[in-house]
Amino acid sequence: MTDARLGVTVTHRRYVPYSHAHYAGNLVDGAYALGLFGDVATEVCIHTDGDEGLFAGYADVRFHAPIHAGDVVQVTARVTRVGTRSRTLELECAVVCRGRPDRSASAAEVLDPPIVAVTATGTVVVPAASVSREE
Ligand SMILES: C[C@H](N)CC(=O)SCCNC(=O)CCNC(=O)[C@H](O)C(C)(C)COP(=O)(O)OP(=O)(O)OC[C@H]1O[C@@H](n2cnc3c(N)ncnc32)[C@H](O)[C@@H]1OP(=O)(O)O
Repeated sequence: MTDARLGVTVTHRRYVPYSHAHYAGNLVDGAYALGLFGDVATEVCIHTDGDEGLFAGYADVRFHAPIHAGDVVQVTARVTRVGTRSRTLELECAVVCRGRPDRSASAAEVLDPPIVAVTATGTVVVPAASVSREE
């Protein structure tokens, strides 16, 4: 029987504030996406186990494209493996909207398709007392 927690998917959207710009061209640092992965993974753990869980590690982090201040990003986590207390997640951060300062200071557009900026595989661990078992 397939574990019902497999495939659980959570998506967050977030406007990237200019206060997070860190490098030339208003780029944000790579750790910004990892912070967003922590938040979306936390909601996954709440759905699967009724606990915020703890991030144990990343097997793979890839920065495919920069994230800029003024972007709107969509962050997705999907459960791909369920261990005893660990859950493996496929994580993606994609830019769905971006500013167009070449048009005007506040101009922006929807990106179709979105730009996949960061992907990762991560493992979260839930406490033994919270582990939800399949009926
Ligand atoms: C998602 C969060 N809400 C948001 C965060 O980002 S939390 C901030 C960053 N994370 C932390 O501060 C966590 C610090 N680390 C810990 O507290 C512990 O190391 C841990 C709780 C993550 C694991 O410790 P422990 O419970 O002693 O682990 P074990 O009993 O050895 O193993 C339990 C299961 O976890 C698997 N596992 C452990 N470490 C790793 C790892 N580095 N990478 C992948 N998997 C790991 C281990 O294999 C066990 O799996 P199963 O229960 O057999 O499925």
